[in-house]
This record gives sequence, C-alpha cells and structure tokens, in this order.
Amino acid sequence: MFGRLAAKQVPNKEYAVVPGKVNPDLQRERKKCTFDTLELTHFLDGGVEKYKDRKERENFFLSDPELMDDVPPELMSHEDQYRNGLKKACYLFKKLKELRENGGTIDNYRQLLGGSLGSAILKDGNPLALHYVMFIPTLMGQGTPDQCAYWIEKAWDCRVIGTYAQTELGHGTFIRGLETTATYNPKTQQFFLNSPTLTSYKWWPGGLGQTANYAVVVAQLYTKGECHGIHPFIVQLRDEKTHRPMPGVIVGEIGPKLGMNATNNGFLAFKQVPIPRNQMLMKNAQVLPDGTYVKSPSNKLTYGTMMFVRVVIVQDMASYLAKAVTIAVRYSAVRRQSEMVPGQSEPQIMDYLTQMYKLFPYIATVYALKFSAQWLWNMYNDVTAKIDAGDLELLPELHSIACCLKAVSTADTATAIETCRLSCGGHGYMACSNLPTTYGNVTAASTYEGENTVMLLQTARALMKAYAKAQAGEQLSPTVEYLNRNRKFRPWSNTVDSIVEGFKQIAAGKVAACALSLQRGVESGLSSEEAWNRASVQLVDAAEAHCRAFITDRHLDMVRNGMNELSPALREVMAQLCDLYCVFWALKRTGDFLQFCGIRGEDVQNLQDYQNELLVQIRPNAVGLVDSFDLRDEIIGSALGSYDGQVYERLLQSAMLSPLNAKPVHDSYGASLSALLRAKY
Ligand SMILES: CCCCCCCC/C=C\CCCC(=O)SCCNC(=O)CCNC(=O)[C@H](O)C(C)(C)COP(=O)(O)OP(=O)(O)OC[C@H]1O[C@@H](n2cnc3c(N)ncnc32)[C@H](O)[C@@H]1OP(=O)(O)O
Ligand SMILES: Cc1cc2nc3c(=O)[nH]c(=O)nc-3n(C[C@H](O)[C@H](O)[C@H](O)COP(=O)(O)OP(=O)(O)OC[C@H]3O[C@@H](n4cnc5c(N)ncnc54)[C@H](O)[C@@H]3O)c2cc1C
Repeated sequence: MFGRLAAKQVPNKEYAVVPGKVNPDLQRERKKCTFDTLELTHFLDGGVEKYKDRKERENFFLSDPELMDDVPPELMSHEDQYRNGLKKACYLFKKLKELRENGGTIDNYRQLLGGSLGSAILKDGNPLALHYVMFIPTLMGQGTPDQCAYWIEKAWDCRVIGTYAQTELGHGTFIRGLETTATYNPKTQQFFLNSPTLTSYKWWPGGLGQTANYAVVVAQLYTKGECHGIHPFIVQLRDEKTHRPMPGVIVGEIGPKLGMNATNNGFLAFKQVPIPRNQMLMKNAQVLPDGTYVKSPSNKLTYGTMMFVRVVIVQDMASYLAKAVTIAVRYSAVRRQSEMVPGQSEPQIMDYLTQMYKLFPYIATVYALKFSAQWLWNMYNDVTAKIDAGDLELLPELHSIACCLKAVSTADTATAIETCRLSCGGHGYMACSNLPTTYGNVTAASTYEGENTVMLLQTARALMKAYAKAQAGEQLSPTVEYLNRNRKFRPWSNTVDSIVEGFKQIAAGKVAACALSLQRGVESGLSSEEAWNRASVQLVDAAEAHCRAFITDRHLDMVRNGMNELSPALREVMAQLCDLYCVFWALKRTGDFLQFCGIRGEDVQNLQDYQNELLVQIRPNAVGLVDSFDLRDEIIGSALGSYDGQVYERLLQSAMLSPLNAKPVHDSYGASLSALLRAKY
C-alpha cells in the first residue's frame, strides 16, 4: 500500500499482510453478484478501448515506485508534505512527457489530477494542479492567438509555472470588489500592478507559495484615469533562473489547512510592479497602445476559467465518492459485529439495513453525478464553441446549471464521505482508512471555485428570470422548461417517473413561492435587494430543488435511453440504483412532496417500503458494484478498502509505521514522563 515503505515488522508474523490472500467474506460476496462486473467497468469507462487505455495508463503511473509514498503524508511535517508533493508532481510531469513521446494515450494532464489517479499519487494535493487546471485554461480561453502562441507552449513544457491569483484577503466571492490594481501608462506601454491595502493581498492561489514563477493575476484595470473593472494579467513573480521573488513582489505560503496540505496555497502583493502591455490577456477586452479601452462582448467572459473548473469539479466529485464508497462497502462486508439473532454468529455489518441505507444510496449517487457531469461537460463544449463563434445566447443557461451542480455535487459528496466514515465505526476515523483525507479534499470544494450558497443564489437569480419569462408566456430554455405556466403535472402514481416529475413540481412550486415572496417584499416597501435578502433562504432551497430535479431527470433518462446495449442483468441493477437515488431523496424531502405533489401518508409508507426493498435487492451486488469502479489498491489507499479485505492485518501494518513505535521506550519518557512518574506530590 505504501510503496517502498520500510515498515517496522508487525509484532507477530502470522498477522502480516499475505499477498494474494483474500478475505473469505469478500470472496463469498463476489460469488453472489448477479451481473458481470467487467461489463459495468467497460460501461463506466465508455467502452473496451477506453478501459484498456485507462488500465495501461494506471499501470504506467501506479507501478512506478518513485510515485508511491515512502511515508504516508499524514506522518510528515507540513514542509515535508510540500517537498514530497512537489517532487512527485515534477516526476509525474516528466513521466507524462515520456508517455506522450512514446505515443501514449493520455490526452490531458487533467486525468492526473483530482479524485482517482491524481489523489492516489498526490494524496494531499498537487502543487502544480492550478498550473494545469486554471493557469493554462485561462491562457487558452482568454489569450489572443499571439498570446496563446507565446505562452501556451512554454506553460505545457513547464518552462513557466503559473497559478490563478484572484481571491484576496478581503474578497473571494465578490470579485467586483477586488482591490489589486493594474494601471496602464501609455508612455512606457506598461501596466503597474499594485496592492494598495492589506485586504488586497492575494490569498489562497494553489502553487503560489513557493512553486509558481508566473500567475494570472485578476486586477482592476485603470487606463486614462478610469476603472474598467477586473481583468486578467500575466505577471512574472519569480526570477526564471534564481526563483527569487521579482522586485516589488511579496510572496509566501499561507500555512496548514484542514486538508490539501501539499497544494502550496499562497499570498501575494505588489509594489508598483511593471508588466508589458501585451501581458494583459486580450481575447475579450483590450487596451490599445495609447491607453484606449476596447470593451469585451460580455464582461462575464472574464469568468470563463471559473466556469470551466466548476464543470470539471462535478466529475471529480463522482470519482472521490466512488473511492469512499468502495472503502466503506468492502469494509462492511469484512466487518462482523453484534448479534442480529441472539446466540447466532455475528453478521457482516452490511447485513444491517441501517448500514445498507448508509451506503447504497451513495453507490447510486456516483452514477447520478456521473451522468449529470457528462451532460454538463457536453453542454460546456457546445456553448464554448458557440461563444468562440460570437454567439453568447446559451452562456446564462450554462452558468446557472453549472453553479447549482457544482454546489449540490460538492455538498452531497462531502455528506456522503462523512457518512462512509461513520459507517466504518472507529476504524473510519483512522488516517489510514483514507476517509479523513478524502473528506478534507472534498469539503474544500464546497468553498473553492464559488462558495456553495453563493453558487445556489446565482442559479436562483436565473430561476427568477425564467419564472418571469414563463409568466409572460415566453419560450424557456431546456433546463427550466418545466416552469412553463401551461405545463400540466401528472398526478402522483407511486412510480419513479412520478418522483422525477414530483421533483420538477416541487422546484416549480418553490420558484413560484420565491417570486411571490420577492413581490410581497417589494410591495411592503423593501428595496428589491432587501426583498432578495429576505427571500434568500427560500431562494437557495429553490435552487437546490431545481438541481435535484435536473439530476434525477438525467439519471432516469440515462437508465431508460442510454443503456440499451447493456445486458438485461446489468440494466436491472442500474435501474435499481436509479430508483434508490430517487426514492432516497424523495424520502428526505417528504415535506416537499406532501406540500407540492399531493401525496398522502400511505404514499410515504409505500416509498419507505420500496426503499427497504431496493436496499435488500442491491445487497448481494454491493461488493460487485464497487468492484466495478475498478479502483486499484493504490487509488483506494486505505487499510479498510483494499481488494483483498485484509483489514485487520493492514491496520496493524499501518500502525507500525508510526515513528512512535520505532523504539520500545520513546525519547519523551526521559524528557518528561519519567519525572512525573517519580515525583512525590
Ligand atoms: C480533474 C479536475 C480536478 C478539478 C479540481 C482541481 C482542484 C483545484 C483546487 C482548487 C481550485 C480553486 C480555485 C479557485 O477557487 S479560483 C477563485 C474562484 N472564485 C470564485 O468562484 C468567485 C465566486 N464569485 C463569482 O463567481 C462572482 O463574483 C459572482 C458570485 C458570480 C457574482 O459576480 P458579479 O457580481 O459580477 O455578478 P452579479 O451577481 O452581479 O451577476 C451579474 C450577471 O452576471 C451573471 N454571471 C455571473 N457569473 C457568470 C459567469 N461565470 N458566466 C456567465 N454569467 C455570469 C449573473 O448570472 C448575472 O446575470 P443576470 O442576467 O442576472 O444579470
Ligand atoms: C482549498 C482552497 C483553494 C483555493 N484556491 C484558490 C485559487 O487557486 N485561486 C483563487 O483565486 N482562490 C482560491 N481559493 C479561494 C476561494 O475561491 C474562495 O475562498 C471562495 O470563492 C469563497 O470566497 P471567500 O473565502 O471570500 O468566502 P466569503 O465570500 O467571505 O464567504 C463567507 C460566508 O459569506 C457568505 N456570503 C458571501 N457572499 C454572500 C452573498 N452574496 N450572499 C449570501 N451569502 C454570502 C457565504 O455563503 C459564506 O457563508 C481557494 C479556496 C480554498 C478553500
């Protein structure tokens, strides 16, 4: 599990991990599975060829001992976490180059970041992540052809390493309030970057601390004495030879965090730092040599990189969740506890219905998120192609759905991973379960790239506009089509179709209620902004309902129309998971169903019964389902979740890694404890 780790021997050899030995409970589970796990793996990969590519890629990276940890990051100091992360990130880059030069199949460094392969190699974050996830995409999305030609190759070759420096100490959400300035001087044809206040210090950018030598800096543009709002600039931060900070650049790292401790998040300030005019990214807005400002077709195009990352985050969440739920399900098959029937042997904890309830809805969530993420990615590509051709019509629709999916996917995944941790009892709390680190990585995503409440309020804003359009009888875009005022919702019928329809009905009802609250607020004398603030709890709730309607609709549509080539046995399991996702959320929202869909008490009981039935139906396939995610032990990185289920052996092995166990008597005994034990009070 930990590569070349020189572990202290376990106290008793017979308790050591035995290669190839598989826990008998897991073996039995695998025999029970009713479908072909490989068929599902191929489906998840998008076909046999892609499956083979992935396996080859994983083998190339994960079989390289240089990329495995000698010591788990949680046993390292903060500084060593960074040192180790950077060493591996640089080595990874060289390997990636080697792979490409040999005609390898990796098309994108992004595959090496995030939830699956990335978090196996760089468990606690990658100091080069922002270079690939935001610096290069900003150059590509916001540079002119000349700027792209100059910068992108250098960046791909890591001859410059960049980050995305937007957030400041004083402002992360309200980016129009950023204080860093870039003032143009036509005489020298330079911008001067300045940080006028403490609150204008850039704060958070990944890789900024000691790694990046360049950054895209988002700053208020001043030219001819006028402010034109925030724009992106390429700024050199460190000397290309010595790596020392450039004159006037103050830069450092912000310190330890809840997680992601190798990402080298940093701070940055400028004292009138000059950059040439052509280092403002000018695909959209421009500053001409004489200082004339040329407006962008939309000032929201500056926000393009954030949109891109929000889109990829949804996919990333599905990957993290697949990992967490694999750990918890395998552990629940191996772990035996208590007596279900007095006197009988202890059951596997997965036989408790409460345990099934903790885990199986989250197996289903992996699929729900994957299908939504796929749809969003396709829409993102369509819309960006249209924007490049000058058509911005679909940008608001993309923004609205990306914001709520980012918020709901990150929040749901964080809850799911915490539930997986709880489902593993005390052992889930161990760092070596990998659930705490996974949680640390995932919970960060509820804040970064747009804080979740703020994102839902962006969607709510779009929903209010769509509602007004619907009331005016205007045509609506596909994701809000259900708001059409002439739409007749079907009556409740105790089916999954009815639940999906019900979520739309709930969302429509909540949107209408928000519109009414806003209207009443204004009629009572509040300004529209005050009325908005008063309605904002309801607005967030409506946006979440809209997103749930979207996710369930997508999921059901995929099961009905996107799985025709799968075997009947597999289709049946996929349909059970989809039903479970829908019923699980319907039961979490019974109040809404009672309020908006006219269901009755006995319908809730029917839903409850159906949920129980689904949990029991899925039970024999639980291990097969997580095996189908096909995550190698290096990706799982957990004493509880490895394929062979040697849970207790691995827990003991991992305890022996603690430096506290290196000697029979620890040094601290002489330093403090012995005196205490001998003192006479
Ligand atoms: C495998 C991949 C792994 C991925 C994971 C990698 C790990 C990387 C780790 C960390 C990366 C983290 C990086 C960061 O966090 S970078 C910083 C991100 N910062 C934010 O997201 C800031 C959030 N704030 C905003 O986006 C905006 O300020 C705002 C909240 C949207 C408000 O903006 P503004 O005040 O300008 O706008 P208004 O509210 O007044 O709205 C005006 C209209 O504009 C529309 N709008 C807003 N944004 C967009 C957009 N992006 N695109 C299109 N339209 C937009 C908005 O809807 C309003 O429209 P209306 O028609 O109603 O007027
Ligand atoms: C791990 C990590 C990595 C990051 N990486 C980067 C990076 O690489 N580059 C970068 O530039 N930034 C980065 N960030 C910064 C990140 O984008 C911001 O933290 C995020 O956008 C939230 O902004 P904030 O911190 O100012 O929160 P705030 O906006 O201060 O939020 C605090 C609270 O105020 C509420 N709030 C704020 N505005 C409103 C509103 N209008 N309506 C209702 N409630 C509101 C929020 O809901 C929240 O509850 C990173 C952050 C983290 C945690």
